[in-house]
Amino acid sequence: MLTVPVALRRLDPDLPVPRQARAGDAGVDLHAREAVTLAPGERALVATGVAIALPEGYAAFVHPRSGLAARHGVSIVNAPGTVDAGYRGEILVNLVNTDTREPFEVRRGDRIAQLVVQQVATPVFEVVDELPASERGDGGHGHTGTEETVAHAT
Ligand SMILES: O=c1ccn([C@H]2C[C@H](O)[C@@H](COP(=O)(O)OP(=O)(O)OP(=O)(O)O)O2)c(=O)[nH]1
Repeated sequence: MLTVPVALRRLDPDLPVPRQARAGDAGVDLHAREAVTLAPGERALVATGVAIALPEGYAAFVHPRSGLAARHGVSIVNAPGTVDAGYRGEILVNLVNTDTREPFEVRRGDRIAQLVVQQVATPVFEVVDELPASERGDGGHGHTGTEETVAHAT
């Protein structure tokens, strides 16, 4: 198991320290510090009660929970949110209710997002006139199409 020590301040000692729901999960669950009701289509910045200090060379990413997305259409506006190593403020989650009919109730303590800690590289750009050739080249945005998958499946 790959681990990294991360200093964490509990801004609300009644909320649990974020942890994995199951051993081996990539993310640790972030809890809502306050209750909020999201009307259909509404968004809100929800506080999590934790602030962290990541080691240099790391970042943390605030990802949606797929269960909330599948069951309620609740996601994160800026998914994944980026928590920089130098950030010392409270981690906030920009939750959005994409459902067009049902409001979504967040209760204090609910698990609203997951935080994934990753090593990140700092790019050192070397400006060139031509990029090296590759098999894909400049094809993107659905360039390969979808029909091939169906043809192979039959
Ligand atoms: O989902 C998120 C995303 C960001 N942050 C915090 C940590 C991050 O380090 C800081 C700034 O985020 P970002 O760089 O994405 O925001 P920006 O709009 O570029 O603002 P800034 O000019 O402050 O960098 O806000 C969160 O708490 N939650």
